[in-house]
Amino acid sequence: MHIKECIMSAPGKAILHGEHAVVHGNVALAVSLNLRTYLQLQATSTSKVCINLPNINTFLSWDVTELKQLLPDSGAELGNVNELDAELVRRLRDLVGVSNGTLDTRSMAILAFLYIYLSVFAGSGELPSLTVSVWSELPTGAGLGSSAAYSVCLAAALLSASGTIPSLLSDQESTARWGEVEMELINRWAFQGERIIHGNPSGVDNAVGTWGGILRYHSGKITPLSRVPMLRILLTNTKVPRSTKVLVAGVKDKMNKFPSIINPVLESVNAVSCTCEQTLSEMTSDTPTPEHYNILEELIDINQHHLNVMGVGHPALDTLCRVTLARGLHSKLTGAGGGGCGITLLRPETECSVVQDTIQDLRDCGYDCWETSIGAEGVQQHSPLAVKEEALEVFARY
Ligand SMILES: Nc1ncnc2c1ncn2[C@@H]1O[C@H](COP(=O)(O)OP(=O)(O)OP(=O)(O)O)[C@@H](O)[C@H]1O
Ligand SMILES: C[C@@](O)(CCO)CC(=O)[O-]
Ligand SMILES: [Mg+2]
Repeated sequence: MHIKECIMSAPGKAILHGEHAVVHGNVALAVSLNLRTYLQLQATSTSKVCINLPNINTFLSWDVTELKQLLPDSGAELGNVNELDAELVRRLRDLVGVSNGTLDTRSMAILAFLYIYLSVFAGSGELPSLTVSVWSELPTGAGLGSSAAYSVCLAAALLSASGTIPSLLSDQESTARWGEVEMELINRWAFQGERIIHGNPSGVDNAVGTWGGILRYHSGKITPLSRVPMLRILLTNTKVPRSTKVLVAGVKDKMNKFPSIINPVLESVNAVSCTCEQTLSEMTSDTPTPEHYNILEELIDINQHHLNVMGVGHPALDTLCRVTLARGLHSKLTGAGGGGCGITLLRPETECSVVQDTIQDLRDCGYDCWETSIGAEGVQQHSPLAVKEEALEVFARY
C-alpha cells in the first residue's frame, strides 16, 4: 500500500481560566504557545509498524500481521470518529499489556497511536508498514497540553498518510495548513486520542492544538477571540509530576461527594472566564489601563483559590504564587494542576529587571521559568526544509 510521508507539528497551550470547570460544561479561555510537538511519518517496506517516542523513552514495533488480527471481523464497522470503540480499546490493552484503569500514561500514548492508526486505515482494507517518530519542545505531563499536541500530530499525519485529508505541500511551500473541514476532522480524531490518554477530556486542549490562537471553549463550541491585547506571560514549570487523568477524576469524585459545595465553585470559575473575556475585549476597544490589569490580576487570584478548593493545587504551586507576589506579580496554575506549570501575568509597565529577578527567584526554587509568546499557529504540515533543526536531528536517529 502506497502511503504519503509527512512532517507535522502542533502547538502546546496554556489555559488562562476554566481548567477543570470546562470538563463540566463551563467556559474556558486558552491560548496556544510557541512550543511545539513535531511528528515524522515515514513509509517503510519492513511489514512493521514502528513508533519512536524519545520524550517518554518509548520505542516499539509490531508486525503488520499481528495488528491486522485486531481489526473486527469483516463487515463490522471501525473508524467512527465520534465515538471511542470500547472493544478496540480492550483489544489494544491486551496487545500492549495494560489493564483498564492503568495510571501509566506512557502506555496510553501507545494505545492512542495504535487506535488512530487502525481506525484510519481499517476502511482501506490494508494496513501499511510505517515508522512514526515524535519529538516535542513541550515538557510532557506538565499542564501545557503535551498530550493534545501529540494527539493532533498523530491525527493529522495518519489522516494525511491514508489520503483522507490531502497532503498539502507542493515543492515550493515550506509550511501549510488545511481548510476548515479537514481541521475539524483532525480535531475530532485528536479528541479520541485525548480520550484514551485522559479518560474524560473536555476537548479544549486538542482544539487549541488544532486551531491555535486564542480560543473560548464551551461545551465543544470553539470561538476564536480576535480582539485580545498582547498579553505578556511568564511560564513556570515546578517539575512536580502529575497526571491529568488522575486530577480530572479527583475533581469528579469531589463533585459527587460534595455537589452543593463544588458545583458553585465551578460556576464561579465560569464567571471568572466570562469576566476575563469581557475585560480582554474592553482592553482592545479602549487603551488598556492599569485598572484593566488590576482586574486580570484579581481574577487570577480568585481562580487559583478555586482550583485549590477543587483539590488540584500543590505546595510547589503555592510557592510559585508566593514568590511572584513578593515581586508584585500574580500567578495561577495552568492545565490540570497538581504540580506541573503555572502562569504569571506581566503588566506592560513591569520592568525588565523585575522580570529577570522573578525568573531568578523561581529558578532558585528549582523551577524552570521563561517568558513565552502566545497565539502560535495551530497544526501545520512542514517540508523538511521548514522544520526546526533540533527536530530533524532527533528524527535522523530513527
Ligand atoms: N512527546 C510525546 N511523546 C509521546 N507521548 C506524549 C508526548 N507528549 C505527551 N505524551 C502523552 O501524554 C501524556 C501526558 O499527558 P497529560 O495530559 O497527563 O499531560 P499534559 O497534556 O502535558 O498536561 P495538561 O493535560 O494538563 O495540559 C504522556 O504520559 C504521554 O502519554
Ligand atoms: C484539566 C483540564 O480542564 C485541562 C487540561 O489542560 C482537562 C480538560 O479540559 O480536558
Ligand atoms: Mg493533556
